[in-house]
Amino acid sequence: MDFSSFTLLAAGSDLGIEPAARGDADGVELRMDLADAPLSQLDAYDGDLPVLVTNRAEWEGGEAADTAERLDALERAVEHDAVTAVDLELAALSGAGDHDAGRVADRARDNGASVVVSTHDFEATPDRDAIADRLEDACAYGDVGKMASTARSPDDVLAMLGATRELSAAGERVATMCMGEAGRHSRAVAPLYGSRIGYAPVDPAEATAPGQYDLATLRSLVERLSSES
Ligand SMILES: O=C1C[C@@](O)(C(=O)O)C[C@@H](O)[C@@H]1O
Repeated sequence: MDFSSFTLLAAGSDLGIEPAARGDADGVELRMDLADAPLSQLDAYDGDLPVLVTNRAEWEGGEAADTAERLDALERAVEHDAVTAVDLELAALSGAGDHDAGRVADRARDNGASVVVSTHDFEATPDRDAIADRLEDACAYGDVGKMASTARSPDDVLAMLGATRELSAAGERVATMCMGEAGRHSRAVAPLYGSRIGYAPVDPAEATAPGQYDLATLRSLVERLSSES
């Protein structure tokens, strides 16, 4: 996955959903922090879709303790042929975490995998300029800069879409979305403004973030809106 165009990922903790995802997804996000035996899942994986691996730290809204072992697991994961991208938190790359994730980025690149650098705000959405600055910072550390914020109003979504358009028009590869009910529609609209990655569960009961559409619905929405633009 090089994210040269919009890439829709079936997000979840079980690679067993891959056959059901093939019709609508371009890849799978394996949330290792939510999964049972994620490395064993990768060892056994014989699916068609490429995999992005994420091992989300607790301080970024995930379930993984901020330990060297969290990063060790990601280094082992990117050595699998099916793994063509890895998600690393901006904070873990810029020295804010207890452990530097730079070694994972290096191992990913050695294995030909893309690096998605992510930052989240689970409380609010900054203003447009602050979002643009965060996205620029993330883009500097990897192949795609990603931001997911929490929208409380249409103005929050407008700020995210404006920053998305600004960075994309400047040639940066970004992925953006607004979490929560007020931000939900951003998941279908942001690709029109340059967002390169979408995340959606096959089963809506298995959502990995607030406000996600299920995979088939998001694919349908994005395709319909893109065909009309
Ligand atoms: O960072 C992201 C984006 C996300 O939080 C979302 O809002 O869809 C879902 C996560 O699984 C993924 O790692």
